[in-house]
Amino acid sequence: MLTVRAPATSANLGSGFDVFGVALGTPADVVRVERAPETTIMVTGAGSEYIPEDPEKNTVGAVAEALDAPARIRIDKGVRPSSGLGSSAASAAAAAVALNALYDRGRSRKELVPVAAEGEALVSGEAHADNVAPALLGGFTVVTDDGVTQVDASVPVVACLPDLSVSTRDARGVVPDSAPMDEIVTTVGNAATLTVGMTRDDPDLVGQGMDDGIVTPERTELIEGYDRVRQAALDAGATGVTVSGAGPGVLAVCHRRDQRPIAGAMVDAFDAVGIESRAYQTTVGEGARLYRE
Ligand SMILES: Nc1ncnc2c1ncn2[C@@H]1O[C@H](COP(=O)(O)OP(=O)(O)O)[C@@H](O)[C@H]1O
Ligand SMILES: N[C@@H](CCOP(=O)(O)O)C(=O)O
Repeated sequence: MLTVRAPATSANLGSGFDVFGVALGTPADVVRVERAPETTIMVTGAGSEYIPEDPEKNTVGAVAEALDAPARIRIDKGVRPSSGLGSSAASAAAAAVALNALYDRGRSRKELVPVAAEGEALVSGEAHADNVAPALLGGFTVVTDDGVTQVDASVPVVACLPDLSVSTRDARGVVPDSAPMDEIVTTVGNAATLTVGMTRDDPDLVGQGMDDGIVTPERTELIEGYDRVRQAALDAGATGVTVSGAGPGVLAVCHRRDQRPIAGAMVDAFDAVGIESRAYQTTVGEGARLYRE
């Protein structure tokens, strides 16, 4: 049996829609695989009641199919689905690493990115790879049509997950078809600033580069209390705040010393609008890890 832990991820980071992603230290999914004549899936853990065990409908089933690697697969969910924290991607990335090893397929982590993205196509309609790339490679990743660029990073963050559900498929439906040139120029500048910040592990530069006036404003409408939570995090010292992935998770970047007050402020702000939430105080961290038993 092989076991893989794959982390939650936060995609977009505001200015890098469908391009940027980071691996988070916590939470994570754990996937166990054993060879079998045909694929079966069992799901336990956070939000497992909302996750299909049918291989045709689960992201790990798509990965097993893509690698021609039938297996008995057990998923222990640490990352709740429809969270904006790359829940579907965490399972897919873990399964890709586990099944690649189980069947000696010899694919590199980068070669597994399009394989794991097959799972994302299954649930959101598009094989966007901005969650599976950091889940596989760790750190900060830049996904383009030409491939993936990765840098290790360890920027402190708070990821606050409200007790709301926003499906990535629905949140992709509000993305505008086009944008004014001045907004595009501003966003490119911010994305460049953020990238430099990641290479320097500089929370001030990363936070400064997170603003996006094109996609994020449309999505914040889907997250009750977002403006209040964002302001509370900024007041508590966050250097930047944005929607995590497609939401409803909210990501704050910060200095380590400010993590605890920011986490408290975000939870209190959701609470003020009657929504329970949980805040993960973590850092940008490593990608999927394989354990042989
Ligand atoms: N292994 C899996 N883990 C999580 N969600 C899955 C999995 N397989 C299929 N799904 C489905 O994918 C959807 C969640 O994915 P998505 O909307 O992208 O949320 P997230 O932002 O958390 O990844 C849910 O409808 C869920 O049932
Ligand atoms: N780029 C995608 C990322 C979706 O991330 P998720 O964690 O919400 O699945 C998008 O913004 O649609």
